[in-house]
Amino acid sequence: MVIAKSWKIAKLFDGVPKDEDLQLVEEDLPGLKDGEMLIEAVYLTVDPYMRVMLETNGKVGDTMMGEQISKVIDSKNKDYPVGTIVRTHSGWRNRTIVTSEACRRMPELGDLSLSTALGVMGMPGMTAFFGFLEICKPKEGEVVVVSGAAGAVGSLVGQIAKIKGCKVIGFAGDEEKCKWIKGLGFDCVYNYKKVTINDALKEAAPDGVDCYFDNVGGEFTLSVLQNMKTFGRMSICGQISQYNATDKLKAELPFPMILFKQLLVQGFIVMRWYNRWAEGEKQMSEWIREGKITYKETVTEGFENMYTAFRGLFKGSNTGKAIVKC
Ligand SMILES: NC(=O)C1=CN([C@@H]2O[C@H](COP(=O)(O)OP(=O)(O)OC[C@H]3O[C@@H](n4cnc5c(N)ncnc54)[C@H](OP(=O)(O)O)[C@@H]3O)[C@@H](O)[C@H]2O)C=CC1
Ligand SMILES: CCCCCCC/C=C/C=O
Repeated sequence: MVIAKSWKIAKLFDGVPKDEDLQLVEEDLPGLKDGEMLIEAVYLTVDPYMRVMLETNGKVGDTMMGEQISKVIDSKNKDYPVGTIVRTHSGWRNRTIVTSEACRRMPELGDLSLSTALGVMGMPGMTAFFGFLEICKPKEGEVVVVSGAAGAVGSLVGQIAKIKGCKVIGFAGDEEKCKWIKGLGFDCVYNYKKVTINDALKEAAPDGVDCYFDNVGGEFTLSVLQNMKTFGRMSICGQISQYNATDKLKAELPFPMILFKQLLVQGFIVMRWYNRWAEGEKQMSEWIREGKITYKETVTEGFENMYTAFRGLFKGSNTGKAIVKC
């Protein structure tokens, strides 16, 4: 018998995730059938979307959702011998029995760590690449604002905007994070907890903002909206400031502003470009090799610490991509 651990929903999230909402449980796995493999997680990811999706689609007893990079440790599938590395959506589990249908294509990582398939070379990297370029369509010399700018997605968006010749203004939640993104080439950086967003934008973008990549939503985004230029583009990627809010933001609908400034405001889910991910992976890996894109990971050791790493996303504990190493 093989013992597997998993994180299960004990209580649906309501507000900030609490100790009692998830439970770490153990189960015995049966023997393998023909075509099956036993995989063991090497790296797992914690992402803000897990908070939202489980609130809408989850139920008590479900395993927390999510991707992992795993190693085949036993196999009855000749195409996946022991030692093969796979990427699956097995959720928060350390060991899982899967078939080949569960395995998603791995990106070409070269000498990059396997963990990057969950970060810069994975879903967050593709979010930055497609979500920024396809929606904002930045032009050289334009002014780009990024919120959540020291996170997995935001830190990459700012660097892509620099590659495209833009002036980049980034907002992050502490001085260390601001120092890091300044070092990445962001032109102006602000600790959003210490400034008035409107004042910061009047200083850094006196003529207005062409492109806004929104990771946080809420009051922050309403302030940026006030500072958009005519024909500005807003890529609505995430709304993390609202995910745990029990008292959701109530504001006047900003449609008159959107109308008279002729703004494009578009939300997206990165999977809509899934058939083009190979293109994004190729470009990101070239930029990394050329030294134009730098990435950071905040790695939490131990499967039993997954929930701590997840809750850290909402407290700003991570710089760059939050990863859990088993
Ligand atoms: N549309 C899509 O397809 C996708 C959307 N997303 C979204 O993109 C955003 C960024 O994701 P990702 O880069 O993975 O996460 P991050 O790596 O940016 O981690 C979350 C960060 O958000 C910041 N944060 C937390 N709470 C708040 C708050 N109340 N107000 C402002 N900032 C806050 C913290 O940084 P700080 O210290 O700066 O506050 C924290 O470190 C998220 O909103 C996510 O939901 C992600 C992937 C795909
Ligand atoms: C590979 C996992 C796909 C998850 C899609 C994430 C969409 C995120 C929305 C907001 O955070």
